[in-house]
Amino acid sequence: MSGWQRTLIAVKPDGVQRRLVGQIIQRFEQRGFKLVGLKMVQASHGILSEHYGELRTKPFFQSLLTYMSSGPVVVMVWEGHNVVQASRKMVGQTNPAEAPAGTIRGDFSVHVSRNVVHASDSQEGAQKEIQLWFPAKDLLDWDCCDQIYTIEV
Ligand SMILES: Nc1ncnc2c1ncn2[C@@H]1O[C@H](COP(=O)(O)OP(=O)(O)OP(=O)(O)O)[C@@H](O)[C@H]1O
Ligand SMILES: Nc1nc2c(ncn2[C@H]2C[C@H](O)[C@@H](COP(=O)(O)OP(=O)(O)O)O2)c(=O)[nH]1
Ligand SMILES: [Mg+2]
Repeated sequence: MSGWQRTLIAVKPDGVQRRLVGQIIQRFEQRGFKLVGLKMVQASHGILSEHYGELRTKPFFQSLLTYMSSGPVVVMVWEGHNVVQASRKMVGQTNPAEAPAGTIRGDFSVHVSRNVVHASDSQEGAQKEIQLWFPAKDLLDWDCCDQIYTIEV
């Protein structure tokens, strides 16, 4: 199916502490995407260094790892048509000050260092991140009964 994709979404420790997990999942469900993997983890600096490898020279890298390992994160894989680009739009800009109202960051956060949620930024990135966080056996390939009403098959 053309445009069929998977992406990694994570509710960061601030989102979990602020009990936003349900509202964030609801947004992806109501948009028409399918949840194929879900877990709550206390992330180690090891996995986070790999996840944020491209940012390792940034001045905020250590504080990013400290924040991301400060409490549980809820990591998910969502599947559907164009889900990588669509979820970036739903999440909004990295800096919540620039994220429009209606986006997750624009509705729930004010500061770049506590921006509530992660979303893969490309299909290649999504593939790497999904492999990093989930063994293949933990992703379920299931038929969603309303699929013919969300895309043309
Ligand atoms: N200037 C900053 N100060 C503090 N934290 C930052 C800053 N820039 C980025 N971060 C943190 O690092 C994360 C990764 O930055 P990146 O540029 O990948 O943003 P993003 O792709 O929007 O976020 P994510 O990768 O978490 O989805 C940001 O989500 C944010 O938590
Ligand atoms: N403290 C701090 N954190 C930052 C800054 N820029 C980015 N970050 C954090 C928040 C981002 O969500 C996270 C990942 O950066 P990213 O992958 O470039 O952005 P994004 O993919 O999260 O939108 O790093 C920053 O300038 N300061
Ligand atoms: Mg990023």
